[in-house]
Amino acid sequence: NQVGDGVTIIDATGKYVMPGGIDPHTHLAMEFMGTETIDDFFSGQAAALAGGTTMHIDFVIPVNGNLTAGFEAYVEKAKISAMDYGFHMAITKWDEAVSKDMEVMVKDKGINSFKFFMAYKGSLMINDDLLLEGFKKCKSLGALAMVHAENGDAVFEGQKRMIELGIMGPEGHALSRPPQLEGEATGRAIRLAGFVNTPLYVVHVMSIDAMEEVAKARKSGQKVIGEPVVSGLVLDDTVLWDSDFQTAAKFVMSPPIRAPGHGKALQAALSNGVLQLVGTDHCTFNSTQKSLGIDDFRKIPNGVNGLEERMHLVWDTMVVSGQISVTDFVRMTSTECARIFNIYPRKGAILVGSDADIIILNPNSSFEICSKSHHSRSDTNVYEGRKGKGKVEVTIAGGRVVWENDELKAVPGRGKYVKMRPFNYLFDGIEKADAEYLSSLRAPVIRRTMHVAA
Ligand SMILES: NC(=O)NCCC(=O)O
Ligand SMILES: [Zn+2]
Repeated sequence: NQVGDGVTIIDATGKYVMPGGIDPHTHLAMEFMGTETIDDFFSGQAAALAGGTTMHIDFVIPVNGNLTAGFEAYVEKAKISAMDYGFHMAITKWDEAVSKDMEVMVKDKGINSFKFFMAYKGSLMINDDLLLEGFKKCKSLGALAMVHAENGDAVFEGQKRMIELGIMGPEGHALSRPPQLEGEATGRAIRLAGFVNTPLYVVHVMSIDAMEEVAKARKSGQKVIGEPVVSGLVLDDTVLWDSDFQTAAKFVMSPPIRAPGHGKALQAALSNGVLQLVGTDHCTFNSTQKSLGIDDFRKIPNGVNGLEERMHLVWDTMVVSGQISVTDFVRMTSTECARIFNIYPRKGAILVGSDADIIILNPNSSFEICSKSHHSRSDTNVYEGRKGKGKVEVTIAGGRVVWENDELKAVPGRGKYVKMRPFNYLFDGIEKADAEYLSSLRAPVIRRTMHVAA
C-alpha cells in the first residue's frame, strides 16, 4: 500500500518502509568552547544509522575565518564517514577573501548554505553589518542564508548580570539568555533578509517568541524556513535547576531549552506548517567536558545529543499522539530537508534513480533510550530513560543493510560527500520580485541646480 505522496509504504506486517532520515543540523568533530565534540564523523554517524538517519549536513567552521582551510580540515575529519553527508559553512568574519571563497564553496565545493551566528560574542558572533553583506552574497550565489538567532550582546549582558548575582550554575545559562533575546534576533534576521530579498533558514527555533516571528514572516509571504530541534520539542528547562551539576549541565545548549509550554507550542507549529523540518543540532560533550563549567555556567560547552533519537522521538511525540500523519513525518524528517538543500530526489525519496537510503519502522515495537547502549561516545544522554512506540528496525544506507536486529554494521570510509547545488526552490520568483520592486520605485526627482552669485 502506498500512503501519502508516494514516499511511504506499508508492507503486509504493518511496518513502514520509508526514506532514511536526513538531519539538516549536526556538529561532529567540532572544536568549540575550548574543547572538541566527543562524537566524530564515525561515532556520530553510527548513532545516526542506528536511529534511522542515513544522511546529515554538518557545519564547517572556518579556520581563523578562512573558508578554504576550514573546508579542507572538514574533508579530513569526514574521511571516516560511514554514511553520506553534506556541508554547510559558517561565516565568522568579512573581507574580500571570504566573499571570493564563498563563490568557490558554492561553485566548486558543493556547499549551498552559509550560517551566521548572531550569538557567541568574542568567538563566532557577527554583527548586522556582516549579516547584510553575507545575505547579499548568499543571494547572488543562490545559497541559503542560515542564522543562529540570539542577541549576542544582550546575552553577554545577561551573563554578567547572573555572575554579579552569584548565580554560577547551569540555571544561569537559561536565565541569562531568555526567549525575548531569541525572538529579537529572529525578527531582526528576518527583516534584514526581507530587506535584501533573500530566503532565510532559522536554525534551532527554541521558543514561542522566535516561532511567532517565523509565523508572521511566512504569513506575509516571506521565504523563511523554521527548524525546531528534537530537544526543543520534547524537553523543558526545569532540569537546569537540578541540584546535581552533571545532571543539569548535560542539558546546556544554545538557545537554551525553554520553560514548559514552549515545546508544545513548537510541536503545534510543526503540525500546522509554521515550522517545516526537524533537526538535532547534535553537538555532544561528555561529563568531563561539561565539567569545564563546574564553577561558571559560561564555560559549560554548549550542546546536546539527538542523532540516534530524532526519528524515534518525533514519531512517538508527533505521529503516535496524532499531531501529524506518517506522510508528514517523512516530509519533516527527510524529504523537506532534501528539497531545501537541493538534493531531492537523489535523497529524501524512494524512487528509481534515488540513492537506496531506506528504513523500516515498526509502529508496534518500542524503544528505550539509554546512555549505556546508545552509539554516541558521550557518557550521558539528555533523553535517558525515555520509552516510546515506533522503532527503526532496519536501516539501509546506499543499498547496504547497516542496522538490523539491533546490530550495527557501519563501516568507516563508506560514506560519500554529497555536493549540493545552489538556487533551491525558495529562489523561484526572487528575480521577478526584485524587478517589480525596482519598477515600483517612484521616478527620481530632477532638481534644478541653483547658481548663487558670489
Ligand atoms: N547549539 C549548541 O548549543 N551547540 C552547537 C553550536 C550551535 O549551533 O550553537
Ligand atoms: Zn546554533
